[in-house]
Amino acid sequence: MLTMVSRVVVKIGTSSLIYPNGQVNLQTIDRLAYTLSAVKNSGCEVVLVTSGAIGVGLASRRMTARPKAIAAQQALAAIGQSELMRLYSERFSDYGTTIAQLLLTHDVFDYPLTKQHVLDTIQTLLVQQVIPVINENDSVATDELAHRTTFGDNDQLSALVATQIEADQLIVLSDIDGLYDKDPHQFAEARLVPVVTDPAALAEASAGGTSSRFGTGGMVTKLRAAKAMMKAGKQMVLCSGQDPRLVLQVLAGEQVGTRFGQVKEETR
Ligand SMILES: Nc1ncnc2c1ncn2[C@@H]1O[C@H](COP(=O)(O)OP(=O)(O)O)[C@@H](O)[C@H]1O
Ligand SMILES: N[C@@H](CCC(=O)OP(=O)(O)O)C(=O)O
Repeated sequence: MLTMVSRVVVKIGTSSLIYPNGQVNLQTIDRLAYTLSAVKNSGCEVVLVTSGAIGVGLASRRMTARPKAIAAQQALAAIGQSELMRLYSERFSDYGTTIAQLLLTHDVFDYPLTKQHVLDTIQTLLVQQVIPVINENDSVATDELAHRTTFGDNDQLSALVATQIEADQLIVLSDIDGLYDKDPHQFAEARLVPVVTDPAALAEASAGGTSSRFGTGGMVTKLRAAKAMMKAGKQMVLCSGQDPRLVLQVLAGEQVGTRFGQVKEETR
């Protein structure tokens, strides 16, 4: 694989990991493990931000609907997170890759000491060629806490991580293959936007919430993530998570999904 990207953050959403029938998509997890291991072996540092704790929790409790109560969702996340990591550990080890779990809240980066600890941990793992696997710490991250944490938004968490560790690129794998000029699940005439270079062009008005059964943020949180990356002078690519091997094409510089940000000369 030929890539000029030396450090990449890949974020995968619940709807790519869980089938609409509520079962875990093992093929996606396997292909993600293969792809990220291949990227790591090629010399590019990789961090995975994964959703799916609640989705896997629902599957393992054989529940079909997400409960409304925050505490019930947090309990499911606690059940699902360890199962999710078990699935990842198994698959990644098939490709000779060690992974490590970090559960974070947004406010960790607000405090210099906690921020430094997290950055040091990630840096040490990357030097050891271990792939950090990050999710929001769902059992503590709720709107009800006094500080700036939110429940259930890994799109912005992935951008925060990517900017803090100075990754060159953030790749967001979603149930949609890119940004459209309007929600394609509501408007048949919606058209894919291949490139966005101007953050001011990212009007949230055209971006709707999620239409998938298990996704949470929809396009609004993805656009906020894209803005954060562009503001930091970095790129974000939004593309389909149906087959995570697409990441190899993104890193090879092929036009896939929607690219947010300027193309750097050396990544062409
Ligand atoms: N302008 C838009 N372009 C693309 N998708 C949009 C847009 N507005 C709303 N959406 C919705 O956002 C969804 C993706 O968000 P979400 O369901 O949270 O996915 P994920 O679980 O992958 O994070 C799409 O399936 C689509 O229905
Ligand atoms: N942290 C939560 C999901 C948060 C989230 O942002 O979900 P998604 O919109 O599917 O990326 C979980 O693991 O279930």
